[in-house]
Order: sequence, then C-alpha cells, then structure tokens
Amino acid sequence: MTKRRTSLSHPPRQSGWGALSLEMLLSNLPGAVYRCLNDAHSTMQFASAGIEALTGYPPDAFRPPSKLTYASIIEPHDRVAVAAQIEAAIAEGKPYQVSYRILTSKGATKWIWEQGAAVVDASGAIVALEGFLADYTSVKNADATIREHASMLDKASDAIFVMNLAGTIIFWNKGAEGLFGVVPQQAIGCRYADLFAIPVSGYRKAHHAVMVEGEWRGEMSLALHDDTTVHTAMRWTLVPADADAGTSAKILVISSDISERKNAEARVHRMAYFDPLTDLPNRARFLDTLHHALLGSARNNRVGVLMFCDLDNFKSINDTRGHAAGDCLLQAVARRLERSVRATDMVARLGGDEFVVLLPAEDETFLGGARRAEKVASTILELMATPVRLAGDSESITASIGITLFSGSNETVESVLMKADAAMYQAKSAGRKTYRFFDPVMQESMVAQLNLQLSLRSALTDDEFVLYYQPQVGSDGAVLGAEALIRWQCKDGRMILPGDFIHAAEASGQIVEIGHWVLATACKQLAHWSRCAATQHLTLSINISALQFLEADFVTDTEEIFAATGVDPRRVKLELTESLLVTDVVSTAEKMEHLKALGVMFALDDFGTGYSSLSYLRKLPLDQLKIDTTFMRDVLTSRSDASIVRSIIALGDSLGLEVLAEGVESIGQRDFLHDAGCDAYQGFLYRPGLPAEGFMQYATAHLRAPPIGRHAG
Ligand SMILES: Nc1nc2c(ncn2[C@@H]2O[C@H](COP(=O)(O)OP(=O)(O)OP(=O)(O)O)[C@@H](O)[C@H]2O)c(=O)[nH]1
Repeated sequence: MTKRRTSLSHPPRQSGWGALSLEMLLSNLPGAVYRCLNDAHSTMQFASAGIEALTGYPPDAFRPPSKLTYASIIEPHDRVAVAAQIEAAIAEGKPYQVSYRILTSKGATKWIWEQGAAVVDASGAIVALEGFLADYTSVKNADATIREHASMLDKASDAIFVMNLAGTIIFWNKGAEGLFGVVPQQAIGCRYADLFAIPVSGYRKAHHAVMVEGEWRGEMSLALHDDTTVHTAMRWTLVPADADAGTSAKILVISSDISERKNAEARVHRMAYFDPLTDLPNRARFLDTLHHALLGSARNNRVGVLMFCDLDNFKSINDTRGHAAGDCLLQAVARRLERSVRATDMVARLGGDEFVVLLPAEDETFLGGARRAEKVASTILELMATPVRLAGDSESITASIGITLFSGSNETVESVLMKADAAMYQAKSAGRKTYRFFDPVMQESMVAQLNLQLSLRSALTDDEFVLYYQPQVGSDGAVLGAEALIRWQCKDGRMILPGDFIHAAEASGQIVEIGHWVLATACKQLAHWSRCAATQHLTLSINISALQFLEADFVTDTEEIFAATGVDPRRVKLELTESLLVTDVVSTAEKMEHLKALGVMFALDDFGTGYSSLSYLRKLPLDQLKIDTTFMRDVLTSRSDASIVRSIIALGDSLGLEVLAEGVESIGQRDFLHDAGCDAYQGFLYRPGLPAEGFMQYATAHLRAPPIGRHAG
C-alpha cells in the first residue's frame, strides 16, 4: 500500500456468495481489508468500512478522486522501512507482515499491524496488493510497559531473577549480573543448581517451601564458578500461572548481598574464638569444646584425653631474643602441635606459652586412652626437638606435658583442666621436656585448693578479710608509714595468712575482687590517718596483684576509690611485682604514668627474686625498691647475699630510687643495712603487722626519731 509495484493482476475475486454479504462480513471485522493497485500511487481500489475506525478517514477518502493516499498517513520515520520490508517480501514471492505508526484524522498516533500479499496475473505480473490492517496499539503499549518494568527491575540494586518451576532461569536483571557476575545471556536458560555450585539440599529446601507455602525466605551462600562465594538474603515467591494472560507458574527470587555483614560476623567470631597470634582456637573456644567432649564422653561412655602443654623456660627466649622472636616461636610451636594430631583432635592456645590438646572421647578403656595420649605426647616432644629458625638463628625449645583422661559424667571442665595442669607441673618438676599422667594422689591437694577457692568466695561477702599494718621506719627510727597486709579471719576463729590463700585466689581470678577490697579499705584507713595530726604525714604501701593491675579499668577503679575515700593520692604507694612489670612494659608504664600524675608513688616488691632488668627499671616511674626478705635471712653470714643487698642499695641510689629492706629482724641486720646506705626498714625488729588501732598507737609513740646510736632499736 505504500509504493507502486511492477505489474497489476486480476481484480478482486468475488464468489457467487454476493457482494453484499461479503461487505457485511468485512465491515464486522476488527480491522480493515484492502486492495490497492500496483501503480505509482498505490491507488486504493477497495478498503472495507473498518478503515474508518482505524484511521478516522472513511474508505472513500483514500480513493480517487481524493488526493489522500494511505501511504501519506504512515508516520514519516516508518514509511521507508515499511516500503522496503514489503518490497523485499514480494520480491521473494512471500506474504508480508509489517508494523508501523499512522497519524489518524484526529492527529493521534496508532500502531498498525498489516499483513498482505501480492496479487499476480496469469503472466506473473503483480497487479495489486491485498491485505489486512489491524489496530496494534494496545499490544505495542503493553510491550512498552513490560520493557519499562524490566528496565526498572534492572535499576533495582537487588538481584532479581525468575525461574520456571523446573529451576531454569527465565529472567535475570542487572542487579543479578552485578551480584553474581553472570550476564543475562549466560544465565537465562541455565538451571539454578548448575549456575551456583550449591549443595542440592539447600536448593531443594527452598524449592519445597516455595511450592508448599508460596514463599521462602532465608540466607544462602552461593559458591560461584570462579571460586568466590556470595552470601545472600533471599526471598523466593511463587508467581501462580495466569490462564487469562496465558502464563505459567514461576518463581520470583529477590536476593540482596549480605556478604559484608557475613564477613563482619565471621571476623567477630574469629576474634572471639581464635587466638590472633597463632590462629589456634582460644581459651573460650576450647572450654566450649571441652564441655561438649565431656557431655559426649558421658553419653557414649568412652575415654577422652586432655593434654596441657607448657613451654619450658620460654621467658628466657623473650628476654634474650625479644618479644617478637618469642611470638614467632609460639607460632612455630602452634604449627608443630597441629602436625602432631589428627584433624578430629583439637589444639588450642590458652594464653602465654600454654597450649592444650584435646583428643575426643573414643577409647573404650582408660588403657586405650592412655596409649593414644602417650603416642601423641611422644610425637609432640619429638617434633619440638627440631630447633626453630628465628631471624637467621636457630632456637631450641622443649615442652612439659600434663595428661589426664576423662570419662563419664563425674568430671567438669574445671576438674579436668585442673588435673591436666597439675600433671603438667609434675612434668616440670620431673625436669621438664617430658610428660606426666595425672596422679590421683595429687587429687587431695587439688580438692583442698578447690575448697579453698569456694571458701574464698564467701569470705569476701561475709566480710572475713581484715587489714593489718606493718610499720615502715626511716634510718632514724621514725615511722614513715606502713604496708597494708591482708589477713583472713575465718568464722571458726582461725587467722589465715596471705601465703596460704593468695595463690588460690590468683589461680581462680578472685584476686581481682579481693585486691579491689584491699585498695578501698587501705585508702579509707589512710584517709582516716590524714585527719589526725600525729599520723597525717604517713604513707601507706598497698600490694597490687598482676591480675588486678592488668584489668582494663584498673586506673579508673583506683581513681574512683580515691574520690570515694577522699584519700590524698600522694600518700599512697602501690607495690607492684617484677613479674607484672615484664608482662607488658608499655601498657604498664602508661597506667603508672597516669596514676603518677595524681601523685601516687610506686614500689617494686620482692626486688631481686624475679627477672630484674635494668631496662624496665629505667623505663618505669618507680619511687622505691623493696629488698626481698629472702636476702635478709643470711645477709650477715652469706657473702653473696650481703653483696647482693649492697648492690641493690647502690643500684637504687644510682637510679634515684629509695630502697627499703623487708624482713629486718635483728639489730645486726639493721646496722648492716644502715652502713650500706639503705633508706628504710620493715620487719619484726620494729613490729609485725598490727591491727589498725595497734598501729596507730605504735606510730604515735614513734613520731620522732630516737637519738642516733648504733644499737638503738
Ligand atoms: N612473646 C610472647 N611472650 C608471651 C606472650 N604471652 C605471655 N608471654 C610470656 O611468656 C612467658 C611465660 O613464662 P612462664 O610459662 O611463666 O615461664 P617459663 O619461662 O616458660 O618457665 P617454665 O614454664 O617454668 O618452664 C612470660 O614471660 C610471659 O611474659 C606472647 O603473646 N608473646
């Protein structure tokens, strides 16, 4: 209908049916039929009445003598293409099908779908074109809407895809392409389970739920073919079949990327349950696993093994090769321990140089368990025997191993750990680099230790602790202050000295709470002295345990106690031990400096018994060195003890630190110290620890220095 064709054939065929009935049939069609000549103007020879509903023009409007042609109302942009398509089809002797836009008589645009064919005469010349025109606008608009929806789906950041009920992908948006790195051309036609290397059970579960309940929501980790994994939160919705639209049922999947959240969760989990230095499970993870192992053992009545491995003299490696080298060694040890066991066994680091190996409960007899343990312990000792290379040099390390077997429900996590720990100490006592099984004879002392810890728990709440105060005097005999000493006044009247319970309190961690009580009570006492003229100048030394000092909030806790008691921090002297100072010099120094700024003084307790190192003496803001009692005992008879004491006093002098000697029991000892230049003394020569009132009386009576004389006591 758009262009003249080469030849014209016979006029419209008419059957004997009658022109009128044909006319009626055609006018009832939802469209129009036409016949146009193959001349220069494609002259419309016939158009059915329906053309008016399509174009707004009556059929006569396209017939001579009217100048209007059907081709002229075709949208100019479409006209050439339509002509070319019809021409091409005719040239091949085929019917044509085209769609294009027209402008109606009212100026509206309509989409027309046209189908037709050439009419050929006997000579083969094309005489006319006959065809059918239909309004295609609504179909085209629906298409455009679908395309618009699809493009909106593409703009969604979520991955959206659709699959048929057999799991074959039939729609795949840009979000899915971005999230899974698969383009629509690859994804469409693929089966879900093939596209993602997921366990089929995961897919089946979601598929079953969506078929039964119409929806499934959950998280799925999808392994992609490039070996990466995407963690997604998914919502699968069943889209039912639509008989009117002729569509079948399908599954719509909307999936968002939760990899970041999952990775953050995994990082938090790792931090909570793994030791960052060695990458081994940490104490928390191990305790949890041991708990389950005990439950399993009680259930199946099999024997499991716990081995406690502690490196021998590890501290000296830290001291001689540095902390970083010590860290490397711990990592090497971790790998060796892992190599000593099977995948089902567990190696964990409890802290410091302490490791544990847990062999699950699977032996029927204790003998079987013991054999298994012996084998693993020997392998560990053997693997440890090869020197470890540390920054070019090799370093030898050995370990002591304590072994305990567990079975049944009588054991608890604490009891098993304590047995392995006790056995490890046996191995240390036996000369190290060996293993020992837990000896039931040890049980007795362990039970005593456990009972002690239980009693300690109630001691604090029942107010059974008291503080005694041992005078500290200057070289002129005047009282300078005191050291607060804890005593446990049991309900049954017994008075227990710290040596008999502090170790148990340290082992159970109760020392932190007890230490807090000591600090608060001592500060209260000191604040009281400050309010009395006779004692206002006194200082008070308070012992701080390593565990207490290492608490993250030790400094703020102490400040709160100062504020609550109104004590003058400049009269408080905190006594720290050497082992604490070497644990982490940097953070120890920070805490000390903080308190120092308030005026607090620091004394180094038991000096000379531990790992004295000049470097930390210089780095830390200390005020006083306390010579340990052990050197005083034989100071008058042992040349070496005497020279150690003299050296400590000289060292204190050169570092500008006051030196106080503990355990001064005789005048001879005091004179020796005096001659060596010792600044202060504490010991039975003066007084043992006294209750607060007794100390007040003593201090008031010894306010002023007695006349200086060699043997004045
Ligand atoms: N390098 C390093 N050292 C640590 C770490 N944690 C604790 N330590 C040190 O490990 C040492 C543990 O020493 P201990 O087990 O008490 O003593 P030891 O020298 O091994 O002696 P024995 O156990 O009696 O054979 C201490 O000096 C700690 O300061 C760490 O993460 N890295």
